[in-house]
Amino acid sequence: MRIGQGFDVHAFEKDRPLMLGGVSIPYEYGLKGHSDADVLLHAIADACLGAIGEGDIGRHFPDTDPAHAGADSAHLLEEVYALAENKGYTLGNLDATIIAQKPKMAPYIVPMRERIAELFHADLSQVNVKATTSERLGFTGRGEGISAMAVLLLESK
Ligand SMILES: Nc1ccn([C@@H]2O[C@H](COP(=O)(O)O)[C@@H](O)[C@H]2O)c(=O)n1
Ligand SMILES: C[C@@]1(CO)OP(=O)(O)OP(=O)(O)OC[C@H]1O
Repeated sequence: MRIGQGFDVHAFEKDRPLMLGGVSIPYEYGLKGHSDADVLLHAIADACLGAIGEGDIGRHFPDTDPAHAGADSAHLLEEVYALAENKGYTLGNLDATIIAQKPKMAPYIVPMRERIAELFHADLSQVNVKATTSERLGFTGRGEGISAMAVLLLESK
């Protein structure tokens, strides 16, 4: 059994789609990044890489590589999980938290869980996603961006 944790932050930017957990969320801002900037999937990918002792997503998908420009983070996560599967692991469960003052995530939590479960070839019950504001404190509280954290457990197949 292996455990990993991940954390990521992206700033808001005008005229970008907001992608979170592989789901497109209607909002006046998207997140700035080299890829689609899906901060939740990045935190989950880092948790998975951490669990198998394989560094972080910046090492596997450098933001200096034009091949990853505008990348769909769902595909990056699929590649990361394939590494874990090739090492003989399968997802036990994962738990993630989105820290965002706005927008309201509640309507999108189940679609995010469904998409993440699909990427891990897992059951919905193995994936939990939560959201919290930071009570208007700090950069997330001022609405400057979104952060996400994730922890996951891998089990031997
Ligand atoms: N962007 C967000 C933030 C929070 N929620 C939901 O609201 C609940 C209360 O949040 P507090 O930060 O005030 O504790 C939280 O438990 C989430 O269910 C949300 O949907 N979207
Ligand atoms: C995903 C990658 C690669 O496109 O770029 P970003 O979208 O900027 O994301 P970040 O979490 O800053 O780092 C990982 C990157 O290398």
